[in-house]
Amino acid sequence: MAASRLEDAAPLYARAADAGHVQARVQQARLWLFGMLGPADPAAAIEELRLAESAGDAGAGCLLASIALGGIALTRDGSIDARLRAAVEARHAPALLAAAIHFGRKSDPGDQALCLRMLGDAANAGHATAAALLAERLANGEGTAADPVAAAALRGQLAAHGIPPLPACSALPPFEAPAPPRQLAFAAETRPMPRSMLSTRPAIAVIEGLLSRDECRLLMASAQPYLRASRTVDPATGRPAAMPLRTSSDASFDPVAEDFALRCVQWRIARAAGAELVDAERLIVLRYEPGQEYRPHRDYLPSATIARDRSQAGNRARTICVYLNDVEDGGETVFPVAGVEIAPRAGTAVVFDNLLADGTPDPESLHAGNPVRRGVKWLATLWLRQRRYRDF
Ligand SMILES: O=C(O)CCC(=O)C(=O)O
Ligand SMILES: [Fe+2]
Repeated sequence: MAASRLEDAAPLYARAADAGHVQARVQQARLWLFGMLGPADPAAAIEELRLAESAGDAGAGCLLASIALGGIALTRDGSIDARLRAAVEARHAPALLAAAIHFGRKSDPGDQALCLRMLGDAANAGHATAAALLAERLANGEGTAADPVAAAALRGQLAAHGIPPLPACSALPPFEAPAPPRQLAFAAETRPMPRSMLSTRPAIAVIEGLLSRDECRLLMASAQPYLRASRTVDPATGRPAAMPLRTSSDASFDPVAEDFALRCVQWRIARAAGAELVDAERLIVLRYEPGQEYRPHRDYLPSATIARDRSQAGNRARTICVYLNDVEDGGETVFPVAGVEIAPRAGTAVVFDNLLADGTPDPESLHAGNPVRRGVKWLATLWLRQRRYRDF
């Protein structure tokens, strides 16, 4: 696997799995699930994962829960909560993180206490992202009394591992799911969120408090190590290249590396845009430093690009951008034709249509990210295709 010789790895995993090696079973399932050996085969992967799960593998249970969030290969139902609960009981760090973020979105003091305890347990198990989220909560006194000494100690440990502190993020209190206190209820979060329409052509809406601070931080911390200079589709060649059009850095999330928490945030973002996770391209996290911008552009793709990348999914029907941090000055999202301007605010989302009702590109969807004047701007963008783009 490390040498990317997947064809050689696959039969060895298969033999190890047959001999009862649970981790090998999970690896084999991942090869099928993510289509690393040919077309993705979620059904075969699910069969292997179920065997690994009944052998007590918490990671397999979390992966099954991740698949169920998509609602395609497995039904999106209470099994998601049951699997996460089991993985939390097994002290599986990615499950602790996902559950912590889930409880952290609820204002009940019991939920907040659970959030902090689970972040602490995951951090103690060596989960750096959990430690980074916990440090921010302790520094700011979120859900607990501020503890600057403990926060500094955690930040010091993270810095020693090359993990920089996270930018300030004072998101609004998040829109809460109607779940009872201290109970996991992932799939219950499908209520439509209140939105303000700013324009009808193109349709532009703002959703305040979509993501919690923990969720914003999860996205920034997960993207940070993978940021690189942004590339944009060059209209001359139809291929991505570094262009003055877009001077930010960005990272896209490879589904292979996504844990339940990351997939759950993406699902919530897709749902807020009135779409499903399977319609979404990879989530992109962008970071703009002072002077960096995304000049006026449209998000829909030229037909040559669609033809190369899952043509059956069609074009980018809709875009949802979520601001992840507090920008000191600048970085507004602007729609010059519609005359709309939105100032970044952590946790808030902007949703807009790129196509007309008949599916043809709408040139009036022209938009830009203004240059950042002071501070840094972090943004998560999900491009939603007209039809299903992902396998599960
Ligand atoms: O930075 C912004 O506000 C706009 C980002 C954008 O247009 C995009 O990600 O497609
Ligand atoms: Fe855009």
